Amino acid sequence: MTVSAALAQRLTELAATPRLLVALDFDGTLAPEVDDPENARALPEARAAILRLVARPDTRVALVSGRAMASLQHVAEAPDSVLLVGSHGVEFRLDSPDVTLDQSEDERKQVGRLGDVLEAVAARFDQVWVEIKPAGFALHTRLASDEDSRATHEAALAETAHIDGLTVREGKNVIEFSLRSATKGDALRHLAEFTGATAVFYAGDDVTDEDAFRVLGPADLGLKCGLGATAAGFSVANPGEVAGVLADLASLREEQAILPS
Ligand SMILES: O=P(O)(O)OC[C@H]1O[C@H](O[C@H]2O[C@H](CO)[C@@H](O)[C@H](O)[C@H]2O)[C@H](O)[C@@H](O)[C@@H]1O
Repeated sequence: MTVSAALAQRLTELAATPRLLVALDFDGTLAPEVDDPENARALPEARAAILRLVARPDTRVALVSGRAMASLQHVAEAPDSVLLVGSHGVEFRLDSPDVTLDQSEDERKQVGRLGDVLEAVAARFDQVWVEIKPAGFALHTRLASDEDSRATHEAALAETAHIDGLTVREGKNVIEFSLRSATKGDALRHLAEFTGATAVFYAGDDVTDEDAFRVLGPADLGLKCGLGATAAGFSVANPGEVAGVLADLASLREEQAILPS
């Protein structure tokens, strides 16, 4: 794939960093959008590039998703060496099969009550359904009419307005309600510290990915997938182009092994 000269230059610099972290959003970035979230899969080209990157020394790959960890593990089909972050930074799988999520009995009860409210909202509209996450819920409206989608958002916001400490995130054909306020930016900071990364590549397509772009430093590279204002330094049009950039980055990282030191 041909990328701009500026992006090619930054990829070359990034590939030369001692310890590289490649952190990637899943839906809409690696995987094209589909109607049933459980059917989403990364493009084969993106998957191939990820496998080449994880095979390099001092190179870590992480998936940073809004999905619940169980769902991310199912659709990502990633090797164990890939670090996983689910629920927008609430759940982590870091070099251990254990998924970290400290949850009190009180929070579990609150989550249950929130679910009851959102299930009641969803039941009022056609083609609106609730996805369950450990600390919250996503109300999906992808197949609903524009009118029902708007009404769903309004009703869900009104019915949950009395609940303290709720974080609301709007995404693509989805509105999410969580009892945790962690962001992908928090998650990316944690991943950078965990891996000891000297530079970070982050790619994402949605509003929640902007939190991650905003914590990147001068040595890092942010890649927005799709149109729209962004804090990322570079943009490409679609997941196919993201896969192309990842393949370029993998090639440049592989070349590092044969360069004289
Ligand atoms: O942070 P991400 O990995 O991008 O996850 C964001 C949400 O992705 C999923 O929903 C979105 O993708 C679905 C599959 O393409 C699509 O049907 C839906 O309309 C999109 O909103 C997932 O279901 C959510 O839980 C994630 O938060």
